[in-house]
Amino acid sequence: MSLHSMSLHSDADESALLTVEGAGHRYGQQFGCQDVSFDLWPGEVLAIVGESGSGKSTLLGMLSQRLTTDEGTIRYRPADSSGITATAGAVDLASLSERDIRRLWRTEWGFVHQNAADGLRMHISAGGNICEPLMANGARHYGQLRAQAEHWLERVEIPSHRIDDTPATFSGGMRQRLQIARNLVFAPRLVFMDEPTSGLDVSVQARLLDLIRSLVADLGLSVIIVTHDLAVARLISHRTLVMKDGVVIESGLTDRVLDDPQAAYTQLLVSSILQG
Ligand SMILES: Nc1ncnc2c1ncn2[C@@H]1O[C@H](COP(=O)(O)OP(=O)(O)OP(=O)(O)O)[C@@H](O)[C@H]1O
Repeated sequence: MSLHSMSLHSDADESALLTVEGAGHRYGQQFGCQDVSFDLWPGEVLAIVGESGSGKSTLLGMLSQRLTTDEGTIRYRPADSSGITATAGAVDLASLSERDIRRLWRTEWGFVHQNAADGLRMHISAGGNICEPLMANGARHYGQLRAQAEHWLERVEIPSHRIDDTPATFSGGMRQRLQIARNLVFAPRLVFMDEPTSGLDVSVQARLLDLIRSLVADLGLSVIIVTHDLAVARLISHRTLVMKDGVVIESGLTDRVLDDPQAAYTQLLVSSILQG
């Protein structure tokens, strides 16, 4: 079964992890993004694509609560164990305290930055980078932490003998793989990714994309990934939102959006890529 034909929400009892309705963020009088609506399902990978300045980063910032939601609502369904009181299973993120949001970051959400240095502690060891999120959740047993770190280094294809080296000594691709390990080690439910492969050599990008794709599928993660690269969206996402001037102008299953774009702008975007 292909990634795109997988049934993502066949279980009738399963509800959306994230429900976005008419959401927007303003910079002063100007909207950075507006009137955005979509559902994100458990295990679903959603790509946000568009040209520079189309509002992708603003939307990701708003969804991940780094920017305010100035219109509309973003509702999230926390894990039963979260301790967050949710009405009908979901909670309006704007109503949560900073403490609750911090708890979500510690236990349920990950963020993979474009620049690995923004998501890593560059001067602590690779093992320390992986163990820190576990320790923030109370893990203390040295032997178990070290075993987890070794396991995750292997999973992201970093030789485990590099465990005591700092990421400052790693290549760009290795740093990005370490950032991914640091974000996945505590088994989050939702991971935001901001252009995680750009800035790397093409061959390194391809390997990293393959790795992200297999980890996401193995762990059943929900992912929202911003990319200006339609090939990235094609490779790893089930569904794609196309943005222009701060609004979503087209959305649908990725294969449909890229093979049979309906909006003139998407047609232009796809054909400009094809012409290379
Ligand atoms: N801090 C800010 N203050 C004012 N306006 C901003 C700010 N950040 C972004 N904008 C504006 O919001 C709009 C959307 O920008 P955004 O950075 O979200 O686009 P993007 O699609 O992520 O672009 P890129 O791919 O270049 O990162 C643009 O018109 C931009 O000028």
